[in-house]
Parts: sequence; C-alpha cells; structure tokens
Amino acid sequence: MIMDLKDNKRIYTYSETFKFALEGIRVSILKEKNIRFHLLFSVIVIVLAIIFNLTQTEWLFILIAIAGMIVVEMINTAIERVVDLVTDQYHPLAGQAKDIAAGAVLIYAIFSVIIGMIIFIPKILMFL
Ligand SMILES: Nc1ncnc2c1ncn2[C@@H]1O[C@H](COP(=O)(O)OP(=O)(O)OP(=O)(O)O)[C@@H](O)[C@H]1O
Repeated sequence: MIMDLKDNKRIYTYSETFKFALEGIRVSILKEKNIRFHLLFSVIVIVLAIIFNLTQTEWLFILIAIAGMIVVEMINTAIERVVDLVTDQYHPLAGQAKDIAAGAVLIYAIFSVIIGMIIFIPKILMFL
C-alpha cells in the first residue's frame, strides 16, 4: 500500500485489492446462510448437469444462472450492511432499499429456476 499525498487517499496494489475481494467472499460465506444455501444448491445443480451430460450451450445458461444468483445475493447482503451502517432507526427509505435489493434476488431466483426447468425437465422425462 502507498499513500497518494495529493488527496491523502490510500492507493492499493492489485494484489491487495484482490485480497479484499477474497475477504468479501469469505465473510459472505461465513456470515450469510443464504449464500451457503446458494453454494450448496449450485453444487447439486452442477452434479446434475454432469450426470445429464449437458450441451455446451446448456452449461453456459446454467453457469450464468449460478454465478448471477450468488453475485446478486452478495450485492443484496452488501446493501443490507450499508443500510444497517447508515441507520439503526426505522426509515421508509432504508426499508425500500432492503426490499428492492431483496426483490432483485427474487427476480433472479425465479428466472434461474425457469432456466433450470427448461434444461432439466425434458432430460428427466426422457430418463423416466
Ligand atoms: N432500518 C429499517 N427501516 C425500515 N425498514 C427496515 C429497516 N431494516 C429492515 N427493514 C425492513 O425489514 C426487512 C428485513 O430486513 P433485514 O435487515 O432483517 O433483512 P433480511 O431480509 O432479514 O435479510 P437477511 O435474512 O439476509 O439478513 C427489510 O426488507 C425491510 O422491509
């Protein structure tokens, strides 16, 4: 880390920035049960994808659904943390910020489930 004397702001190296990002991933896994649930569910979906021998395109959709779900959940968690940091009082805007972030998670989850159904239901039916 070096100091930018002009505006007295810290400047971090790329490796330090990378470590912060890894710490964010570590903290969110340790502290957020929703993220642990998404990770567990992701492993189950990946195992199913291997078993059903998905095509390249199907894999791409599944990976986008999995990564997007975890990323949206992490952003939701970050928004919750910032709201709680800014106020511990009831405030309609604080509530709206959390509700909107939760709504984003819900929308992504619904579309991820639809993607999963489109890909896996025909394969499960053929298997039966
Ligand atoms: N400061 C606040 N002012 C107004 N409403 C709030 C405030 N904090 C939380 N809420 C309301 O309570 C709901 C739940 O908030 P909370 O912080 O418990 O998040 P959560 O959805 O339970 O998240 P998680 O379970 O992931 O921690 C919010 O979606 C919002 O409607």
